[in-house]
This record gives sequence, structure tokens and C-alpha cells, in this order.
Amino acid sequence: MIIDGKQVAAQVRAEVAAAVKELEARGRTPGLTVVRVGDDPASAVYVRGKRKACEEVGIRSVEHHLPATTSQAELLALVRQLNADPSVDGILVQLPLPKGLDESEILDAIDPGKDVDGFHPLNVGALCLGKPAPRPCTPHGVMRLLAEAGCDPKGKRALVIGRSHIVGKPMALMLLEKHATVTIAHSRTADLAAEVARADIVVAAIGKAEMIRGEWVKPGAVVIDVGMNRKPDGKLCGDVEYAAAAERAAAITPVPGGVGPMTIAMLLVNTVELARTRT
Ligand SMILES: Nc1nc2c(c(=O)[nH]1)N[C@@H](CN(C=O)c1ccc(C(=O)N[C@@H](CCC(=O)O)C(=O)O)cc1)CN2
Repeated sequence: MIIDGKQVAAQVRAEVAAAVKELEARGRTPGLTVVRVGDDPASAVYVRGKRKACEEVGIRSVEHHLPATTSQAELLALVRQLNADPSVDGILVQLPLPKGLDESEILDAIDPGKDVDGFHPLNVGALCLGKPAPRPCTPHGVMRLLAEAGCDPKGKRALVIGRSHIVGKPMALMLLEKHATVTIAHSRTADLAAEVARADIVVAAIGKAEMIRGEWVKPGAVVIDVGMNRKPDGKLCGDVEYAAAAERAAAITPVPGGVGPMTIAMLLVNTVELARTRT
């Protein structure tokens, strides 16, 4: 089975549009503000996608596009200004930031009540403790894809490959919350093939083109590919050898059209949730 992220994302967007209508009936239009610094072409594409998705579901979106020469102090000042602005429900600083800017200090400065990405230490702590808080969009989207594929993580061996703050670590916590037995693999893992071979659920988020060999996948496993890599021929591919893995997996996400569209859909979910909380 191919897990169609575009289709699930469309379903999520329809749910968000209905939730926005309800809020509007109460005189409240949710608002997302995106901060983009510099001219990274991929970031420009993602931010455009975020704004278009907001527009489609009725979320008000504003973009602050700052030059790559922006200083740490200037960026911090903008974040603080947005924190104080009552018309802003969600603040998102598009990553990566240009070299020289301290990403962690910027993310920590976002009001945790407006942290639509769920990257603030307080929200990460809340996730750790199983308390309600905005969940990082990509792993949040993966959980929805698993549910749509009929995969309940309870009691299953889940392998998360990658330990980033944005995907790997929160992913592991969300799977743990759903009672999976979770392993996190990374660049120093001794025998990755053996880890993959015993996993019922594999979430690959390492950023290395087709590094996870199809033949490693346990027959009947569910494979979620978070990777997005550009091949020399210009085509996109994931972290998993798709065709070979699809022969063994019970369900698998493609790249593109798998996890990517869910990242934007769950951002909309988080924005509406923050607006509700602040109402
Ligand atoms: N502040 C944040 N920055 C970044 C995040 C994030 O969640 N918050 N995630 C990524 C980039 N990202 C969203 O920002 C993102 C990545 C990929 C996609 C997507 O839809 N991909 C498509 C393919 C797109 C293409 O053809 O190039 C797919 O997989 O089908 C959406 C959003 C890093 N930064």
C-alpha cells in the first residue's frame, strides 16, 4: 500500500477549513506570521506553499522577508514585536537560518504560546511529559499518516533513524506516547541494517539519498520516509530505496507526495489550535 500524503493532507486541510469557519463565526480569524531570512530557494518554495495553504483554508498569513545580512539583534527584535502583537496567533521562523545567526536563541525567544512549530524548549518539555502543546509539524504529520494507514504503534517496534530536534527526537517521543517500543538510530549506530530488519515501523529522517536499503526492510513493516534529497539528475528522492522497500513493506510513503505535504497541513492544524487556545 502506498500512503498518499497529498490525499491525507487534503483531508486535513478540509478539516482545518471547517474549524476556521467555526472560529470566524465567533469573530475570530486565526493568523500565522512567517519569518524568512535570506534567499534560500527551497525555503522560498516552502514559505510560498505555507501561505497558499493558509489562504485556501481562511487563515490570515503575513510574511516578513528579511535580507541575509540581518543581524541577530534585528531578528530578535522582530520576534519580540510579533510576540507582543495580539493579531498574531502563530509565529514561524523558517529554517535553516543563514550562517552566523544563532537559530537556537531565536527559537527560544518565540512566545511558547505562539510557537506554531513546537520547537520552544517549554513545548518540547510538554511533549516529553505528555502534556498538550503544539507538536512539531513533520512528526505530527507522520503520526496522522500512520493512523490513516491503519497502523497503531502500540506494542510495535518503531525505529526512528535520525536524531534532529525538528524530526527525530520529537518523532520518537510521539511514537512512545502511542506505546511503541522505540529505538533511535543515528550516524554512530553500529548495525543499521539489523535495526531496520527488526522494526515494524521505520521512520527515516537522516537526509542521505536512498541510504536505507530495501532488502533490510522487514516484510510487512510500515516505512515512512521523511528524507528529501536531490539526485544528480535533479529528481527528488527519499532516504529509503523506494522500489525495493515497497516490495517488502505493508505500507510506504513516496517522496515526493508523502510526508512533505503533511508538514504544511499540520502547520495549519497547529495555527488553528493556538488561535483557539488564545481565544
Ligand atoms: N520552521 C520550520 N522550518 C522548516 C521545517 C519546519 O517544519 N519548520 N521543515 C522543513 C521544510 N518544510 C517546511 O518548512 C517542508 C519541506 C517539504 C515540503 C513538501 O511539501 N515537499 C514536497 C516536495 C517539494 C519539492 O518538490 O521540492 C513533497 O515531499 O512532496 C513542505 C515543507 C525545513 N524547514
